[in-house]
Amino acid sequence: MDPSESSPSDRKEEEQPAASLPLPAAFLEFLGDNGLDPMLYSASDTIPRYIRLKPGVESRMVSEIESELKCELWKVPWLPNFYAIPPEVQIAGSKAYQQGKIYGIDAASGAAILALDVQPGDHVLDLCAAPACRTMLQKYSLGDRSRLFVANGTFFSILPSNSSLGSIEESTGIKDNGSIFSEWTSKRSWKERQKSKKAKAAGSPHPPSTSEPELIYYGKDSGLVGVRKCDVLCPSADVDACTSGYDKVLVDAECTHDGSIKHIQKFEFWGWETMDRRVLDAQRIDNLLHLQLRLLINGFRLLKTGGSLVYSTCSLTVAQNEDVIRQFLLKYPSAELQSVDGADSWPCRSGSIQKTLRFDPGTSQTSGLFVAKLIKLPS
Ligand SMILES: C[S@@+](CC[C@H](N)C(=O)[O-])C[C@H]1O[C@@H](n2cnc3c(N)ncnc32)[C@H](O)[C@@H]1O
Repeated sequence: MDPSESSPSDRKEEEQPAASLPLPAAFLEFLGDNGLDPMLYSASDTIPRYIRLKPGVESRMVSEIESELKCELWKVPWLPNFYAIPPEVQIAGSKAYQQGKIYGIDAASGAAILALDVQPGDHVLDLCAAPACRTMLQKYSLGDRSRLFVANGTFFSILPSNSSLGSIEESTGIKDNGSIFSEWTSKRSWKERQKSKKAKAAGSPHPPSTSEPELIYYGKDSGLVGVRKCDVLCPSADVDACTSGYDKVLVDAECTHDGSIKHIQKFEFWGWETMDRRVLDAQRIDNLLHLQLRLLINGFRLLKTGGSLVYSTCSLTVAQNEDVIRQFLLKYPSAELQSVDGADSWPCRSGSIQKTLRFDPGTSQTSGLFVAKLIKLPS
């Protein structure tokens, strides 16, 4: 986002002081419509910042990182590798961050990943991976088995690499020109660079609106090296997805981000008037509700029977969370809500549907997050 779009001096008179953030009238109205208390934002200056130590960076590094950041690292007892630091501490300039030993991620987001309970050997689909591939690679320390696609999650239909790959040409129309995946390199071919240049020039949004996913990263054990491209980039039929889908699916859906205190704080800098356009526009919210349901439906379609799916958003509203889950459960009787193992010791509360979880600044000292875990029963 472009911070030059506005400055704090552009702020409108309609702003009213609400707690420690001067929330604008339109946002207060949005909170009121959704039954949310503006006081939630009063903790904005006291919620810690959270960092995660890259797995493998032993905890003996903690004191080294402490002296570099000039603050104490408080271990988050319920979340492996997570530490809390004072909110004013900046990490981006530190060596530890630049060397990929630490990265910033809210503890509530970490909880969504923990709820997914990924086990060694699982095939995992992250349906709404953020666009910045480089950040993702750092954040999740994607391993040798991973494949990362840029794709529209409502259309995405590629099954894990152990799925039986049928004959493609006649079912998909993708021409088998015999090309195979060689070892992945971060260097992009001239053809690919031209393609993304064109997309950028055309103002193409992320993710692409077509059903064609773009494979942007794959590890050496991802099952792709040496495999024919047309075999991999084969859209699946529903029937395949039921038997050979992913073991775990994360649908960390696009939302209004109203529960992300850090995100809302940024509007002080970007200018509150941009919030109307970026967050509060009624048509945008309406579209979001549809998008969330469609992402959930597609994620569930690609989940194998017996597998589990986590739906999460950082919105505090019922409309983007419990209501989406309710609508979904009515349509899909083979979906059942599951309790999240270990969540009894997490600093969160129950959502208004049993077995769902809610993090919020007051309860959890984190940003807001809704988590629902679903299992796919045999139909
Ligand atoms: C809450 S964020 C997920 C962040 C990600 N899990 C992470 O940890 O970085 C939601 C993401 O959904 C992406 N998104 C928006 N529309 C989408 C769509 N139709 N299909 C897939 N992703 C989409 C947005 O680009 C945004 O990065």
